[in-house]
Amino acid sequence: MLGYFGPAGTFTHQALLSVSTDEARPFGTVAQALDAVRAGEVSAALVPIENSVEGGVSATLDNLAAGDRLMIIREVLLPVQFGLYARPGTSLADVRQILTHPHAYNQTRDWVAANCPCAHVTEGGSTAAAAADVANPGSRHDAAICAAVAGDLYGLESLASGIADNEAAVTRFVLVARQGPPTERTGADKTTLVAYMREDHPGALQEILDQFTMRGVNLSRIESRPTKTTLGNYCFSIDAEGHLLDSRMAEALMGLHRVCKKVVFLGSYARADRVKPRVPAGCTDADHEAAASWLETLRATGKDD
Ligand SMILES: O=C(O)C(=O)C[C@]1(C(=O)O)C=C[C@@H](O)C=C1
Repeated sequence: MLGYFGPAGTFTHQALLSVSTDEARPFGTVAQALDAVRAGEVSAALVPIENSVEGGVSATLDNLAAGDRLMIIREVLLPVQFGLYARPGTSLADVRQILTHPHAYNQTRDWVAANCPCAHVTEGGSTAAAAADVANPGSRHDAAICAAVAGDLYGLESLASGIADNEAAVTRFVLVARQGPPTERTGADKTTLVAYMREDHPGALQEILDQFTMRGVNLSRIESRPTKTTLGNYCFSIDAEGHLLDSRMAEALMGLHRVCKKVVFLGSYARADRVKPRVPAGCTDADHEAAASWLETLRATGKDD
């Protein structure tokens, strides 16, 4: 059975339903969903990892980097639309206390400031947990910022729809399983990893970036995250275009292994948008094979042609 960051009605749940209609188990936090995978309670879990407006989802990035090793096997993209939902009978003017997920609030701040200037916003849980809380007549919250699906599911009424400050927002979710051989290479893949510097020194990040640049590997996300050891100590969470089975990616990873203290491999998996990377001349698998056979001949015969 699959798990997901729940409860029912989260964006994560909708993303899961877009790829699987099998029965799935909700977990109240990202950490609980990922721990259930580690414990073997579910075969894999879907969690949010990145939003086009808010950037990386720290709860997911940090758990994957530091917790017992797991592997991303698939990604799912979902456009996210928010509405303001309240118990039936509530009007917009009544709304004083709003509950939602921090990422959801960060994507609707301008609308809230313009339309509910007197409301206090509490951040926590998930958008669907906020809707479930508001549905309870004893709740101290008047309204939730959530998806229409969650508003309907928990019997709330829409006070406003389409309230996102950026209408084109998309969230990226990843399906995470226990460690195993990498998923099949499709030619339009992504690899996620975390690189820990050997020690802090000028150009340390440049050395990490060079491993990708030299091999013609494009990055689609890089962010520094605290290692949570001492102040000022960071690691780099990276999404790179390509698969572990691509020669250029394999060489970049070997290069990272040489210059880094630790490289955490979090999976190579098919891109949800199926966009193939543009591989520069000299960086294809065929180029690598030709170079390897040239070297073999050179070593065996001393001939360089
Ligand atoms: O709370 C939810 O519904 C989630 O699935 C989490 C989450 C997130 O972590 O970014 C997903 C999409 C939205 O951007 C807001 C919240």
